[in-house]
Amino acid sequence: MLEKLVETLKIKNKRLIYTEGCDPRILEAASRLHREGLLTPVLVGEPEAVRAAAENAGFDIEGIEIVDPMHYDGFEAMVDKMTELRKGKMTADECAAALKKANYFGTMYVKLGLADGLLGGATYSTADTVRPALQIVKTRPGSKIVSSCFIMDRTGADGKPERYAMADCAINLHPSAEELVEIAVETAKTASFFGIDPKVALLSYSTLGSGKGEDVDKVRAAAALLKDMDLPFPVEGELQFDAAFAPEVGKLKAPGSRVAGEANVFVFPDINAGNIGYKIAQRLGGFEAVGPILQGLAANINDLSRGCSAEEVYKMSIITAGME
Ligand SMILES: CC(C)(COP(=O)(O)OP(=O)(O)OC[C@H]1O[C@@H](n2cnc3c(N)ncnc32)[C@H](O)[C@@H]1OP(=O)(O)O)[C@@H](O)C(=O)NCCC(=O)NCCS
Ligand SMILES: CC(=O)OP(=O)(O)O
Repeated sequence: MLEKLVETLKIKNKRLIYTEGCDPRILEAASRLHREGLLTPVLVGEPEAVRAAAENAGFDIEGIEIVDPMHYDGFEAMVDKMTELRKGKMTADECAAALKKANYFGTMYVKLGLADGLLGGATYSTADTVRPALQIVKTRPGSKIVSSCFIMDRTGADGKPERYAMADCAINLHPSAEELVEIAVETAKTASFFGIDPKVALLSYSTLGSGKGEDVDKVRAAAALLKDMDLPFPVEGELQFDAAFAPEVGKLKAPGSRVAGEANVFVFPDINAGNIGYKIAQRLGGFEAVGPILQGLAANINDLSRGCSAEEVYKMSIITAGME
C-alpha cells in the first residue's frame, strides 16, 4: 500500500511534527521512522518528559528533535503571525494561550514552513486536532470543505486482498448535497491514489427510491449532481449498503447499474453513519482502517483515531509526509 510513498520519502527527507510527543505509540513509530531514515520526526513536548516516556516504553529517540512550546525561541513571532492570521476572530492573548498547547503550536509550526506535515490525535480528539488546521491552514484552492476518508484493508476469506474507501467518517457532521458531491470526488481521488479503481456509491437507507425522507432526498440530489458532472469514474445513488456491495442484491435492487454490487468507494450520508460504519467494518469485519486521511486541506496534516496502534501511526506518518 505504501511502497510508492516510501520510495518518495527516502529521497525527500520530510519533517513531520507530532503533537503528542509522550505517547508510546507515537514514540514507537517515530523511533522506527527515524531509524529507517524515512523522515525526520519532530516531537512536541517537555524534553525531560518525552525522554522519560521513551525510556519507560523502551524506544530509542536519540537524535530526534523535541520542541517545547513553553520554551520556544520563536514563540512571540509565532503569536504575532497567528494573531495576524486570526484577525478579528482571536485576540493576541487568545493566540498566545492557544499556542502553549501542542495542537495549535504544531499547526503553526507547519504554517510557518518549519515542518512539512503534522500528525496528531493519538490522545487529542479529532475536533481538537483538526480545528487548528481549519482555522490556520484553511482549505486548499479549489476545495470548499475539508473532509476525510479511511482506506479499509483486509485479506478476504479467499486469501485475496480487499481494499475500499469510506467517507466522511470524521469531519463533516451533516454534509449538504453539494458537500456530499465534494466528499465523493475527493474520496475517489484518494481511493485512486491507493490503487482503487473507484466505483462510488452514495449510501442511504433507500435504494433508488425504495424509501422516502429528507435524508434520502439529499443523497439522491448529490448523486444526480455527480451524474451530471464529467467524471472519470461511475457513481450511483442512493444505494443501501447491500445493494452497493453484494452483487446479487445489486442486480435485484438496482438492475443495470454500473456501481451496484461492485462499489468500492462508500460515501455515507452523515458522520453518524460514517463513523459507526467504519468502526463496525474495523472491529467486526477485521479491516485495518488507515485514516482519517484529510482531504481538501492546504497542508499535510492528519488525524489519528485515539484507538490507533503504533503500526497505524507508522503508516499514517508515511501517508502524511508522502502525499502531495
Ligand atoms: C471539524 C470540527 C471540529 C469543526 O467544528 P468547529 O470548530 O465547531 O467549527 P466552527 O464552525 O467553529 O469553525 C471553525 C473554523 O473551521 C472552519 N471549518 C469548520 N468546518 C470546516 C470544514 N469541514 N471544512 C473547512 N473549514 C471548516 C470554519 O470555517 C471556521 O473557520 P474560521 O474560524 O476561520 O471562521 C467539527 O465539524 C467537528 O467536531 N467534527 C466532528 C469531529 C468528530 O468528533 N469526529 C468523530 C471522530 S473522528
Ligand atoms: C476517527 C475517530 O473516530 O477518531 P477517535 O476514535 O479518536 O474518536
